[in-house]
Amino acid sequence: MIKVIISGFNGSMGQKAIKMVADSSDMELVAGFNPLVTDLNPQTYGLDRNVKVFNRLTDIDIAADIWIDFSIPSAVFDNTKFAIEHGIRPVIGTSGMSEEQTAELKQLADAKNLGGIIASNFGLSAVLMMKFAQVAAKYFEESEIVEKHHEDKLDAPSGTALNTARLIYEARGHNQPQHSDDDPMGTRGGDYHGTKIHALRLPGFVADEEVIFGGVGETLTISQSTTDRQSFMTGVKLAVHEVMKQNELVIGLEQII
Ligand SMILES: NC(=O)C1=CN([C@@H]2O[C@H](COP(=O)(O)OP(=O)(O)OC[C@H]3O[C@@H](n4cnc5c(N)ncnc54)[C@H](OP(=O)(O)O)[C@@H]3O)[C@@H](O)[C@H]2O)C=CC1
Ligand SMILES: O=C(O)C1=N[C@H](C(=O)O)C[C@H](O)C1
Repeated sequence: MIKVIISGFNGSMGQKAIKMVADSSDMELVAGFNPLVTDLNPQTYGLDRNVKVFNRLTDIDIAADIWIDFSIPSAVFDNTKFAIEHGIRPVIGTSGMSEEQTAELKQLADAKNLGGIIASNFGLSAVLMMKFAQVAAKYFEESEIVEKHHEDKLDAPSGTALNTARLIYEARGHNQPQHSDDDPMGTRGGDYHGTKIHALRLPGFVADEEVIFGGVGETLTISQSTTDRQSFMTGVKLAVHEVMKQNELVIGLEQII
């Protein structure tokens, strides 16, 4: 059995991950982690009585194979570092880490030959959108990203938008050319090596993204829409199985599917 700890276990994604583990014949939930809970009785959260609930990283003293993290941007680096240092393979969905933080975690995991993944998006439509954008970036010199999320999202831009911009930049190998930027109201959006990113936060959205490429006399739009968080679980399940076989930390589900 693959023993799993879920960080952020009582959040929206944490709850989906608990069900995914329960529905998997080869996985077992051994613990939930959230420093904001005060009640450590698993049954309060509808969990089996054998599942441990922790609210301090330093109290986690049980054997586990996988650390699934759907917590908050300000905590995910420390959580992941803890998991790696304790030989628990990280499957990280939480957004908001910097490239420097991701690189540091990769170095730590790789030095221990520990499998793991940090994936900005576990949804098939988003992963394919990123792959297609990588291809299009070689043919179109200019692109912009529009991401649309629910109003409770803590970070901007989304991890998916940032990863898309990074893949586009890597595919081109150089910064995107810039146009005149007289924009006192900041309406041109954020900037990643010249790719502009526009972030919408509105009720009604779960998670959508459009990548729009512009060329002479034509545009190409690659668009994906998430209507239910359940869509992320196929990718999370696949990632859990995959990292059990890997001996390094992978950045992006698009690297392994
Ligand atoms: N990679 C992917 O495919 C996806 C990634 N995400 C990302 O996952 C993250 C969580 O999203 P979502 O579930 O919607 O958010 P929620 O706010 O619903 O859940 C986050 C949970 O984390 C808990 N929490 C707070 N601090 C910590 C901490 N230090 N360690 C562990 N848990 C903590 C919160 O506690 P409390 O409830 O008490 O506040 C909450 O229960 C976000 O960063 C989001 O962007 C989301 C969807 C897909
Ligand atoms: O906060 C969310 O909801 C999501 N976060 C991830 C991100 O930042 O890209 C993945 C998806 O967009 C949903």
